Amino acid sequence: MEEQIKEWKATRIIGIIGLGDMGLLYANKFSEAGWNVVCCDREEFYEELKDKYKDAKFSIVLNGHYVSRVSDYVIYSVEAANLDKIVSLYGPSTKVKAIVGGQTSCKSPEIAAFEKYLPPDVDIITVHSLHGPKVNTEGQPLVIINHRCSDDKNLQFIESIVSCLKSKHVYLTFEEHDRITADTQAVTHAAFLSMGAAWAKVKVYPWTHGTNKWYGGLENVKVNISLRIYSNKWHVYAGLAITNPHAHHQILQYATSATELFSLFLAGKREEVTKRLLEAKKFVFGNHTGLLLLDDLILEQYSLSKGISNSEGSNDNESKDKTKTVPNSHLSLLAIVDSWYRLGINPYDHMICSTPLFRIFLGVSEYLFLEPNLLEQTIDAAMNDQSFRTDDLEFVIAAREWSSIVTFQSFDLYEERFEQVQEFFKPMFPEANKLGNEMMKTLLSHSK
Ligand SMILES: NC(=O)C1=CN([C@@H]2O[C@H](COP(=O)(O)OP(=O)(O)OC[C@H]3O[C@@H](n4cnc5c(N)ncnc54)[C@H](OP(=O)(O)O)[C@@H]3O)[C@@H](O)[C@H]2O)C=CC1
Ligand SMILES: O=C(O)C(=O)Cc1ccc(O)cc1
Repeated sequence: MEEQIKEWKATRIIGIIGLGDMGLLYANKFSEAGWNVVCCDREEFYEELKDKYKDAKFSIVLNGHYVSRVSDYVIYSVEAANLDKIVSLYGPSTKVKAIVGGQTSCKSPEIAAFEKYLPPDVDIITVHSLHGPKVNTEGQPLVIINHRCSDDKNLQFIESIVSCLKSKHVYLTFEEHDRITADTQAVTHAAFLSMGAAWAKVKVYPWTHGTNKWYGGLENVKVNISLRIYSNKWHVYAGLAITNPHAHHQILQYATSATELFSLFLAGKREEVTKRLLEAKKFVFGNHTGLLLLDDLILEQYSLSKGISNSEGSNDNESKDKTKTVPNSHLSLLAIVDSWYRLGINPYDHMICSTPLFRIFLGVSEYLFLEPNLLEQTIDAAMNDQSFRTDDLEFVIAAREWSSIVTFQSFDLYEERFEQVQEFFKPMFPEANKLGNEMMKTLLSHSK
């Protein structure tokens, strides 16, 4: 096999259409590993990119036709909403008997576009790295979908290309992939997007809200992951949710669970809330044994409030001791476990195919439900404490709003809403990203 790979590296070309965050990650990794890589982005950026990457190990060509005609494996790494149009443009130029794949996060529309526009002699083996461009690829899941393959050697060829990522290969059909990513990614993003939208609506940077509210490890995860998502490109989250039909139902259930739980809080129906949450706990965590995925204590240090000088959010030990933390109703976390139960999803079944954010979201939910006394304290707070009522109301509205936007498949509205929130948090992104990256590193090393 080693000789074979050596020969492929000497004779074959890998093409990447779309040199954005993920395309660039692959171009760097593959070319560093000794593959011959050609890339393009939009034609109008050709001169600029040629100059920018003049010292890189990969080369830049004018457009997708020039990539397609020379490449033995072409990867489309473009926005989901534009994929069909881009494959219709360049697909027919694919080299005879080449292999084509893509990086889009939902595979049904990608496969449909490939089947529609690629010549029949072209094989389809597509991929999906289940992490963002700044995460170390090593050990992360990489889905490989062998959809149309005329020769077993072609799959070996793709495996040998992606082996330099050192990711864990997960073999699925495109239907299995879309079902699982709806269960994992789409609902996770809906939760963190809703938190950010709710804070932006009440114009609150939560970490500046005093030492006793939004304080502690779970709160730090909510804030840091939400800001991490809003500092990214809207189309990644829009594409993933809107183009995946399974995702619509899951996101709607999440909004419904948040609404129903909040109504029960308002009505003071303690027994009903407790019964409902214990049923969900039994379904999701009933078979849980061993250590928790995360520990609240390791997360306490990752608070943005440390970075705010001269504000009521000062976080020194003395003021922490004096102030008693207000227990949060944790509606966003109660709602996820409730919706997993109602959708019949066992989140642990999907670990093999999970993203870092999903594992973190599961980790904090698990902590809330399994750490002794925490669930009881949370139910107490939800019933009796008014401190989080307005936040919870805004959270419910935001969750329903995201669900409607996704159901109506409105990319424009998605972009507008996302960017409004993004604007609000923008001044905090440099610091939040730095802290978020450190937190992610700790979380990922602890969740292995
Ligand atoms: N970011 C992430 O965390 C992950 C993203 N993905 C998926 O991977 C894909 C790429 O994402 P990402 O790299 O983050 O997004 P980017 O926006 O960074 O990259 C997409 C690139 O494709 C370019 N493009 C658009 N039209 C064309 C065209 N006709 N020819 C060549 N290039 C074109 C875009 O240019 P322009 O910006 O001018 O439109 C952009 O540079 C998406 O489908 C995304 O859902 C998958 C895993 C993780
Ligand atoms: O970890 C997450 O959920 C992310 O937000 C990064 C991400 C975004 C899109 C993908 O298709 C895969 C991973």
